[in-house]
Amino acid sequence: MTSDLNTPNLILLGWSQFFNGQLDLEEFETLTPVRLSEVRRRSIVVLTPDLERQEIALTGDHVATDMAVGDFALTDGERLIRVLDRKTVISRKAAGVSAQAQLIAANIDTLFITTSCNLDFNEARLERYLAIAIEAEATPVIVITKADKPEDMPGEVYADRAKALYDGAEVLLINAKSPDDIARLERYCGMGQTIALVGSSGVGKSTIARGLTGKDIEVGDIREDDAKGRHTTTSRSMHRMHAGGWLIDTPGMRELALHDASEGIATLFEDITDLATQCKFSDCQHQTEPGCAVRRAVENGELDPERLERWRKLMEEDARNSETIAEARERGRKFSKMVKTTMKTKKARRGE
Ligand SMILES: Nc1nc2c(ncn2[C@@H]2O[C@H](COP(=O)(O)OP(=O)(O)OP(=O)(O)O)[C@@H](O)[C@H]2O)c(=O)[nH]1
Ligand SMILES: [Zn+2]
Repeated sequence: MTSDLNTPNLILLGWSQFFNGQLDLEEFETLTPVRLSEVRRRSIVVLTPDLERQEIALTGDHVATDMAVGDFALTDGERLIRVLDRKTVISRKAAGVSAQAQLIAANIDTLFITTSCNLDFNEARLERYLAIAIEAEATPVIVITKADKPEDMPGEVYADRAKALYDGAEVLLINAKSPDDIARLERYCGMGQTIALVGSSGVGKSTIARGLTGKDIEVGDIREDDAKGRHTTTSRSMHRMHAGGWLIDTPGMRELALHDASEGIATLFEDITDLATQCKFSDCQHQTEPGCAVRRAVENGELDPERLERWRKLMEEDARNSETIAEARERGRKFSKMVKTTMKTKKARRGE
C-alpha cells in the first residue's frame, strides 16, 4: 500500500467512506489517493496525503474539462489513474459554442450563500443560490454580513426574511470582521469538511475567507516561479482553514449562473411544485387556465404572489441557461424568419 488509507492525513484531505468504497483491493494496495487543487489546460496540481503539491501531466484519455478543483483521484505516484465519483458538484454552462457544462468545484459539503444587511439583500438572488446548492447536493447556509451596520431595518428582520425562504438552510447573521462571529461558521469548516462562498461583490466573501483561513486569498491568476525559475500562471483554489477543513475559491465560483437546476428549484419551491400537480391541465402555465390550483392558492391567500413570480423567473432563467446551442440556433432561426416575414408583410402593405 502506497499510503495508509486510514492515516489522519487522508481524512484531513476530506477523504471519507464514500471514496474508500470506490477502490478495489488492488487499488487499495497500489495506488495513492490525492485531491485536485488546480486544474490547468494540460496538467493538474494535486495535494498528496502528505499535503505536498504535485503537478501531474494529463495524458491519454484524461482531459482537464472532465475534472474540477476538489475532485479526488488515484495516482500511481506519477500518473493519474482515475478521478473518483463526486459526492457533490457545482457546474455552470460553459461560455462559447458548446453547451457542455463546465465543472466549477467538486465535493463541497457546505455552500455559504453570502449577502449583507443592505440593498444587496434580495430574496430572488438567495433563491437562485439555494437552488444551485440543492442541485449540487451541498448543504446551503445563508450568511448575512454587516450585522454591525444594518441599513433600513434591523439585522434580525433580514434574517427572518432569509429564514422564510427554505427550511433546509440555516441562517447566520454576522459581522464578518468579528472573530467571534467567524467562529460561528466554523462548525461547518472542521476536519474533512469542504466549503465555498458565493454572493455578490462586496458582501464580505474575502473578509470571511480571511477570517477562516488567516490569509488573504487572491482569486484569479497568480504569477509564480516554478521549480525551474520560469514564470507560470496558476490559480490556487484550495485553502486550508483554521478549523481543519478546506475552502475552495475559484474565479468560476464567483460567476455562477443558474442552469440545469430544475430539481433544486422543485425542492426549494416544493409547495408550488405540489400545487401544480393538482392543476386540471398537466401542462398548466398557471396563467388563465381553468382549474389552476396554483392561482387558487394565491387567491385564497395561501401562496405569496411575489414568491410565485420569483419561481416563474427562476424557472425561465434555468430553462434559458439549460438550452443547448442547437436550441439557441433554432430560436435564432425562427426569430430571423419572423423578422423577414414581418418585413415582407410591411413592404406588401406599402405596395413595394
Ligand atoms: N462593518 C462591516 N464591514 C464588512 C463586513 N463584511 C465585509 N465588510 C467590508 O465590506 C467591504 C467588502 O468586503 P469584501 O470581503 O472585500 O467583499 P467580497 O464579497 O470579497 O467582494 P469581492 O471581492 O468584490 O467579491 C470591505 O471593506 C469589508 O471590510 C461586516 O460584516 N461588517
Ligand atoms: Zn396551474
